[in-house]
Amino acid sequence: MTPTAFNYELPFDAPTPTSPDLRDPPALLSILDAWVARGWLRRLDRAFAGFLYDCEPDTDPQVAVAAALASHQLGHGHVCLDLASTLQNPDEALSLPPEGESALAMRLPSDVLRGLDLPGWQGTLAASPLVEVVGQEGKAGAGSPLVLDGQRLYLRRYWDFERRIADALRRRLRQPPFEVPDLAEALTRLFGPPSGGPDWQKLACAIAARGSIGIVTGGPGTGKTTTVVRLLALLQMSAAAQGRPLRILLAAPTGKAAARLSASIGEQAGRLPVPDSIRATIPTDVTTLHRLLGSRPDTRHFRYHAGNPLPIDMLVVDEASMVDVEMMANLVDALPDPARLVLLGDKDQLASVEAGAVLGDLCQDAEAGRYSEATVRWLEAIGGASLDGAGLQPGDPVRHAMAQQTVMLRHSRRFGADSGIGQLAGAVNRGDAAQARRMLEPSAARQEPDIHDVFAPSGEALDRLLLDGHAASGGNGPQGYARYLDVMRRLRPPAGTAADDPAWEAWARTVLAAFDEFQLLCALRKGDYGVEGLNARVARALLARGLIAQDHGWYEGRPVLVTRNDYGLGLMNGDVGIALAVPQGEGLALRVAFLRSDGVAGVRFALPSRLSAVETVFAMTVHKSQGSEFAHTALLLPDKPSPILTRELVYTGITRAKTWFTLIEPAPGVFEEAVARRVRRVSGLVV
Ligand SMILES: Nc1ncnc2c1ncn2[C@@H]1O[C@H](COP(=O)(O)OP(=O)(O)OP(=O)(O)O)[C@@H](O)[C@H]1O
Repeated sequence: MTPTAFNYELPFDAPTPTSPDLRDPPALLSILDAWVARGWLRRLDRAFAGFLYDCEPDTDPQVAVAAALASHQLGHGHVCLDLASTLQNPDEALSLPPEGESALAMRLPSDVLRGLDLPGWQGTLAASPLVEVVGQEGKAGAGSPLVLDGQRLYLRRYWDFERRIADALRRRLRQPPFEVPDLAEALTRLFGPPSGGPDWQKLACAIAARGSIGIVTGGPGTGKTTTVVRLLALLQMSAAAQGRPLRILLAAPTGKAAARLSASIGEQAGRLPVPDSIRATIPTDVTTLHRLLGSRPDTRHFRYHAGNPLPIDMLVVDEASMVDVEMMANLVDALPDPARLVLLGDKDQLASVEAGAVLGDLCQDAEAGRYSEATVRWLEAIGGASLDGAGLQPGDPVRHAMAQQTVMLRHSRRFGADSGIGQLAGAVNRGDAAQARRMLEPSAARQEPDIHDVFAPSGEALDRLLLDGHAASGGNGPQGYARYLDVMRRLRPPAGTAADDPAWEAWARTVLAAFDEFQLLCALRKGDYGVEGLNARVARALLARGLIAQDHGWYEGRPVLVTRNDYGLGLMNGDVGIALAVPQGEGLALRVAFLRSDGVAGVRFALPSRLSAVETVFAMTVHKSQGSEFAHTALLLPDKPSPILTRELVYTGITRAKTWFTLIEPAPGVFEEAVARRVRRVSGLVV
């Protein structure tokens, strides 16, 4: 971030909140204003501190600073402010640029908080009528805007979200297990007889069948969907025997993820060794979480909630790592207590765009297992295989309550042992940058490499890569963006094809599918290596090659990403569409084709002028790509390290690739730094 022009600077010896002259609210607020002007703090955070002064003019500046920083943490995905780590590294609580500005004559949090210790800060917060202290009976402050829980300071709403999730999940964990008659036999029918070591898919299915909460986590292609399809079959067989099939709903956070799960479940259900009557009761329609809960325009409230729960017996949520703390709280509220909840997702992926890392928090023991003796005995009996030698750590049914209902799938079926993508993703996930680097080097052993590393490409070479991929001309290797435009041109229905001819929809589908053959991912939004610069670059290169008619505004072939839910048009944040010329009246007109994401197969055509929140999507941030997969995925790193660039981001980028992955490295060392940096989102969610 470059410093913005700024004409208000405090003298370096400006007062600190502990000094008496900062007891005057304007003095502290002007420091916050200075941080806002630098882009270190959001306006919203400053406004929150101002609001507290409006409520309580005598507010201690230590409380006001803490409130502004707690609000600011939400923008970084943290659910709360950890006071102790803020005191250790006060300046990290702001969005400071990576280097440089701290030497300027500016008051930083480190100056403002100087001399303060944790008990002192907690004490001041606890004394404020604006702060409720968890566990302190009789203190005024119920309903107050801030909540102090030990050393974590929350904005009330977020404390409330965490508490609602924890309470609901604890309630679920306390419920007596469901009785599934002949469970072991049914599992054997669906997964085959025991064959030596533990079959984690079978065990995941068993655990999810017995409890009213089950979590199945695993990397890409480890069989999460396969497991859940068999779970649905198992439960429906048992329900059919009792004469009433279960009402099951499937949901995912984005339309794209919903469409992918729907296709995968449909395909897998077709292969299940069950009678057709059971197959017919397995749902394949997958809705988005917003639709499931019944979002209403312009409000955060949903149609379904604790007072009007969803009329279902079971809910399966895929890509649960993308679900933020607010959505998860709404989800668990809307689920009736007797219904089962199954969460599927990859705990190692980037967390949700909004605050929270709910799946990561719930899966903190998944790697180690942490099964109690009773759980181990049950799993061994039901799975017919010993868990000795599985490398698990012992657990306690109370301290590791959620672990008893969690299974981590450990073997990727999509990426075999010799898959470069699988091994690269594994090395990155372990933080082993040296091994990851070895994987990126060309190897004679890999005849048809599935990973490529492009180092410091010239402008021309980069353009060629983005347009043509690594495919030999006309070949079927890893593609670039020229491919879908070629499909668009070649397969266009002939002139004169009637507007209502299904050929137009079929063509739009094919072009949309061809677009998924390649996606350029990046970490940043701004600059040459961010979404904005790269979008402009690709459009320029396509225009120069004559593949599009213009590189700005609306043109045929422009791919767009929806950035806000539009219920009127039935489009969800994350949906991708392509502008295509289709018949309108006597001629052709541009309409943007989207695959429907509401469980109905088909294409929806939207008028470009109706799309108020879309952006070109030749380049996409890794964050936005969660829940999607592309045959060839290229991840372009920036030329300098950035705090945004983390191990989770690189892992998520790599695992978007279905068949080929290309890493584009403009500068040395950035990849290694990214792999070394972990995201740790601050939260207090413990179940
Ligand atoms: N037990 C199994 N035996 C044989 N093939 C399997 C088994 N489990 C999964 N597969 C195959 O492995 C592939 C990946 O499985 P699946 O789609 O269930 O994984 P996933 O974890 O849901 O993947 P994603 O990361 O895409 O969500 C599929 O082709 C599936 O058919």
